[in-house]
Amino acid sequence: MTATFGQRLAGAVAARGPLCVGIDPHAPLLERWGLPDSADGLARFTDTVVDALAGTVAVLKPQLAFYERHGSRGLAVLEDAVGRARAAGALVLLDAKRGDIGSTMDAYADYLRPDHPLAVDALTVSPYLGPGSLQPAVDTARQHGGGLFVLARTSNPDAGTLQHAVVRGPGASERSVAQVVVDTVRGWNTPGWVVGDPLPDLGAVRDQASRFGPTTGSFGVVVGATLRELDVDLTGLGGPVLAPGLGAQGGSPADLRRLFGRDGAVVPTVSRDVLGAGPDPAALRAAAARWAGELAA
Ligand SMILES: O=C(O)c1cc(=O)[nH]c(=O)n1[C@@H]1O[C@H](COP(=O)(O)O)[C@@H](O)[C@H]1O
Repeated sequence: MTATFGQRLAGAVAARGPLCVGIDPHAPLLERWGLPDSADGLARFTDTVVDALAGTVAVLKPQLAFYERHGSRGLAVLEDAVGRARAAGALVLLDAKRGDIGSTMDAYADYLRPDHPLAVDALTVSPYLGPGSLQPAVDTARQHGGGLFVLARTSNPDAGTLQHAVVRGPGASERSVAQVVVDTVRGWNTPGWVVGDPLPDLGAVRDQASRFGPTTGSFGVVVGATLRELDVDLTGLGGPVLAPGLGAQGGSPADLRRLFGRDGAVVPTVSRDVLGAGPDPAALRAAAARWAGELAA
């Protein structure tokens, strides 16, 4: 049995540190690199980033939107890059933010199958259709050793408008939408739990040194580094937290420490603030190393 995504992530973080670099080839960024906003420009940008960083960072996170906007030639660029990034030892998290009814979700989850042309280690998913709609992706991830990161408290300024909405549960219990997402992911990291079951008991976890519990689960949440305060309870999550919003969106390593302390498997992710250092590969590596150093400080 191949290692699970959670185990591979823990290994990569131990060897390379926790930094994830997002590959977001915005048109203005291509222009700043002296490249055309075309599939050829996209290929040169992506190849440069992968060649510079796939041998050193734990996770690369290509943003699918920037490849889809170039049609089939854009997807061909990404297919090639994903294969080379994984061969160089980086885990690839495809930022697709997919979410749909179960039968369609099953098809999106195919990105986690090894025979998919764009096979990746993990996928970002949106829980807006209800946590149960994501179950096919959970099943595929379990079957093939893949991972999921579910949007819980995103980094954009008005995210709380929906994510803070209160959901009434059995009895008089109330939880925010974001907390329902976190609790569902906690359940997925607990063997045998399915949506609809009572939540796993937290009694034992609360006594452990790490608030998040064991962190080698394959199911994670997205919580932005831009939050004013951590307004979801991550106790016993049992999996990783992807923390976007650093650099260009205003978040800093100090914000990460303020929000998450040193607990758990937090994977900070940076796109523009690293990519803006290109196209010189040495400058890209230096920008990633600077973030890695600041995160470790
Ligand atoms: O899932 C994500 O990665 C994500 C979630 C979130 O809450 N906020 C967020 O910015 N992201 C993604 O992270 C990247 C952020 O890019 P930078 O702001 O340039 O570092 C983009 O690809 C976003 O789509």
